[in-house]
Amino acid sequence: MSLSFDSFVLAASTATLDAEPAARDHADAVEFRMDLAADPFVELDDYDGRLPVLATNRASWEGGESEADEEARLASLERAARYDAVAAVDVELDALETRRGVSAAERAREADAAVVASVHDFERTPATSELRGLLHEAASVGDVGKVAVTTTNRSDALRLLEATHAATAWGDAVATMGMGEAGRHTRAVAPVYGSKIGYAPVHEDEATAPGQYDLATLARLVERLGSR
Ligand SMILES: O=C1C[C@@](O)(C(=O)O)C[C@@H](O)[C@@H]1O
Repeated sequence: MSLSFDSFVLAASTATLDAEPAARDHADAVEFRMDLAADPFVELDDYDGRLPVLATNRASWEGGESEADEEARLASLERAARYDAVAAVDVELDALETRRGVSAAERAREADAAVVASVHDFERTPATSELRGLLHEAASVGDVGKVAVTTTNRSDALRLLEATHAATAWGDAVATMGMGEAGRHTRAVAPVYGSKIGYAPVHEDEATAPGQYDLATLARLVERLGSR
């Protein structure tokens, strides 16, 4: 299966691929959080869903739950990329600055999976210049550069939207989202400014990041705002 980031992709974030049937009506893809799954490869072996899979195996040093060493963690991502259903993998920008990370991305691409290069800041929204730099760096090494930051006030949210707009105008494919209550609306609004991916759990109590809307709500908001 394949996934194009030419237009907005709504990904249902989930710890289990069993969520796919419930996500089908609203999502374009399933973000499978392998780091949250008990046995991700058993799930991938059994997967017969319709939605393409974006595989994420988030490292603990980037806010995820994978405690595996980098070799094993990235090898798992490469293995996931070889499944036909896996259309994209998420690789942290910090990992892409290592030789092992670069080769994981190369192998994923050889297996026809796109690469989402990601950055997370669980404390703050960086200054505009830093945000723009991160977006450009991530978009340069990934098919999409994703930056998720913690927004604690409206100015943070505005800075994030402004940086999204500037990166998109510059020609970079980026995805952004403000984590937390103050930036919650950016999940619906950032696509208006060019953000290429949105993440939402099928049920709000299964959120994979602070401030996510449930899938049906985000789908409705994004559609109403004309991004989908
Ligand atoms: O990187 C992201 C974005 C995210 O953190 C969010 O804020 O929606 C949710 C994660 O599951 C995903 O891997």
